[in-house]
Amino acid sequence: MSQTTSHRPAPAAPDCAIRLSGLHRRFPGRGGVSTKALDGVSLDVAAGEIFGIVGRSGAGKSTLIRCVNLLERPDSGEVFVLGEDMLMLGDRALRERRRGIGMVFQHFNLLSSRTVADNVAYPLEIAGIPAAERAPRVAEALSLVGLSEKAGAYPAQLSGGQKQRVGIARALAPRPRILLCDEATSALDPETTQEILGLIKRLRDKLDLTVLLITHEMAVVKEICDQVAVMEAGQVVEQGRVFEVFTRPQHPTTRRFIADTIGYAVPPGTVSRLPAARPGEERRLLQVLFAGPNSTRAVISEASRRFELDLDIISGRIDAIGEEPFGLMALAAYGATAQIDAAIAWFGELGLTVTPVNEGA
Ligand SMILES: Nc1ncnc2c1ncn2[C@@H]1O[C@H](COP(=O)(O)OP(=O)(O)OP(=O)(O)O)[C@@H](O)[C@H]1O
Repeated sequence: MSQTTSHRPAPAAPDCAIRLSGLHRRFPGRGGVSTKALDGVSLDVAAGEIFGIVGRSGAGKSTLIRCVNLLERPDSGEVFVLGEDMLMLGDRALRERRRGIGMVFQHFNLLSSRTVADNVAYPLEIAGIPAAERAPRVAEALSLVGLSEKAGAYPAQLSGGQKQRVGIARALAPRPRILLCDEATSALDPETTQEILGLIKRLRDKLDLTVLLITHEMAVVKEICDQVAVMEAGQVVEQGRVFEVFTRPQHPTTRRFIADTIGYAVPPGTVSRLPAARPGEERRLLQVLFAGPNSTRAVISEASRRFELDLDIISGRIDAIGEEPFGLMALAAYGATAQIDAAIAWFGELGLTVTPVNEGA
């Protein structure tokens, strides 16, 4: 590289559909104090992957997803989509590239005065595609979401799930390679949420889409994502393969999200029925997350022997993320405080995740 060439990072690898690096975005706030919506966010989304970004309200998720198609421009950082530096594009080229990036919204954003078919045709009209070409594209998109028979209906005549199907069909009509989903299921009931998530997954498989979705629900991530990034205060605090993040969460925020999702609560009334600790000993309630090769029973009996503890199993269940099973168990540990601490450390060495349970829970 010559001395005079300004430094630009290497473009994304061919299998990387979206590369965001070092994104910063501030918004002016009240009293001259600005908000750091994005504070140095970097992530790579591989082609064909469903990548979830999870975080509480205000974490910066919407700002981040809107940076992918530059509806929001970062103050600094790099945005590569399908190997192309989005920030280097002129207005016309950017409008063109945006057609390859479909977007699905929480509140569907349908035009109430247009029929379902005309809503789906809308982005094609904007793109200047002639009417004769639009009709088959609309039919194709509606068929993909299973709503062909509703082509002539108006949004007010549809259920929430059907409205979101129209929203998805509209996003698919320009035949994008990337789909951005902004809380796409947050306005839907649990059953319809499952239906829409299943649809998104099938569409990814069928159309070889790359999907970037944002959500405040870890259950959505557990259901369909391959990878996840956890955001807090404008930063990614943890990211990785969904199974890894669920079974070996590192950051306290991730642990809280997971606890809310897979239910760390001990069954009601259980604690009051447990025997008290003997004098000089402690009773501690623990949640243990098992994944991988270590068998639950062998680990618990071994820990009991090694650390001279009584370990009572008070609840347990098996769950799965994708095809991979994991076990979640609540234990009451009785013994000397130092021995309980040592057992927890040993569980950790075996790759199990141990979380203390609040006795009042
Ligand atoms: N246009 C804006 N003007 C001023 N502040 C903004 C703007 N957009 C976002 N913010 C602020 O930036 C921070 C991140 O907002 P953002 O909407 O990206 O978070 P989020 O994780 O998507 O939250 P939510 O789920 O509530 O939408 C928040 O503090 C928000 O108030």
